[in-house]
Amino acid sequence: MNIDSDPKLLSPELKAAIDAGKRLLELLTQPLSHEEIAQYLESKSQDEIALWVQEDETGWSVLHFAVHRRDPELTRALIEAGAVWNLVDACGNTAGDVALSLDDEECYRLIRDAEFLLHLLDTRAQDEDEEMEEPSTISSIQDIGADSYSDTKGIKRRKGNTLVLRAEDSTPAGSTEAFLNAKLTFATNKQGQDLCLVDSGSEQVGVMMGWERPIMEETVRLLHKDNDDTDFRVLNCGFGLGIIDTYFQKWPTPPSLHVIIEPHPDVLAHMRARGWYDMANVRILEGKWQDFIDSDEILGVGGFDAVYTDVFSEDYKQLYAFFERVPELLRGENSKFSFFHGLGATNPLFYDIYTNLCEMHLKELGCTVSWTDVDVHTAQADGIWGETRKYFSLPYCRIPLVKMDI
Ligand SMILES: C[S@@+](CC[C@H](N)C(=O)[O-])C[C@H]1O[C@@H](n2cnc3c(N)ncnc32)[C@H](O)[C@@H]1O
Repeated sequence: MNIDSDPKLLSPELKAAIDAGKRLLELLTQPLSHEEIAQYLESKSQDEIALWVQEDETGWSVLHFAVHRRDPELTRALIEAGAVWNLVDACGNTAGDVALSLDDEECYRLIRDAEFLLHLLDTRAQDEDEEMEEPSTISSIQDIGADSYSDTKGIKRRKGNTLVLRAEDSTPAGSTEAFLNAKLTFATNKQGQDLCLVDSGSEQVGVMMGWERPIMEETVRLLHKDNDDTDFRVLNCGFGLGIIDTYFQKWPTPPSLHVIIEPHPDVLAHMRARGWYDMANVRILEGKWQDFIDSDEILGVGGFDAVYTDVFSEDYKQLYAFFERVPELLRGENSKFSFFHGLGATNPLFYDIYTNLCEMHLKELGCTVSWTDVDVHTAQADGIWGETRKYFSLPYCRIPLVKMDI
């Protein structure tokens, strides 16, 4: 992170704190004992040491080094002092990833649990205004709140000294407005796989890819579980390539009502061309889910047996807003909700934290969540998706199955 080039950040106090952070990095590269390192850390107050500095070449932060030293005590001390957990090194790995690669469960859990709780509290305290971001590019550094608290492991965290690194994304991949104004291309590649791509500056980004087919197929199977399928009502938000909608339609007993909410004009044109507007019991609502979720078209149905959402360019805040509506959308005790879990899917630690966050929030809303892993490694390994698979680099995808606790 090149903070030296940002004059706003370079007050004398901050410069001194950065120097102290760099000194700690240096000490961590030397064969010093835990006590010697801890002594230096303890000699500084939280305002006097910047624990988010990174080594120029490797990109390692103090937390990376502590984990690499296999020193859970130091890892804990750094977390308590406000070290930033989601800094990625030059190879794209967080300190949590280093712990995973060393099979160091203790350090991994320390980082994961502490940060999970921090984000849970932040989400509640600030109406989800500040949230976890994958720091591919760091555009702003903010203080978040002032309270201190102890987490489940008894780690004391001072929120006032914790930095949230937030990536702004105004491209079609991160902004609904930009996405809805961008042109989409539907294509079939050489391997016969369907693609839906969006123009984003000089490149094309995958909106929906054929490799997600096994995820959609398994999701439909799970959503049908324990349901007698007679009079099966489905709500799906986001048509994309229509993969999941096709699986719903191909089920031995097709839905008695199949509502699809879709806002993008190019997708709607594609749906029209493929005959979706003429299918029996299919109702297409042209707009965003936010436009219809309170409408009679949705609430007047009297509840759905299956609700699914997989919309492009929305973040966790918007997904959480959808979670809040789930209880009123489901019809009864066998009704189920699911969503495409691609949150933090470029990194196992991010993915794990988002999984926990979703589960905790859904529990608060009176729901039980179970997870089913689908192997997407093969689809990745043969390389047929090339660069379009960038947004999901994990070898597995977790499918959530959500039921109301009735
Ligand atoms: C990843 S695709 C969905 C793929 C689909 N699950 C399938 O099986 O093919 C995302 C879709 O969500 C739509 N979308 C984006 N924002 C939306 C919103 N706010 N409400 C509903 N749909 C939205 C996009 O236009 C796109 O068609």
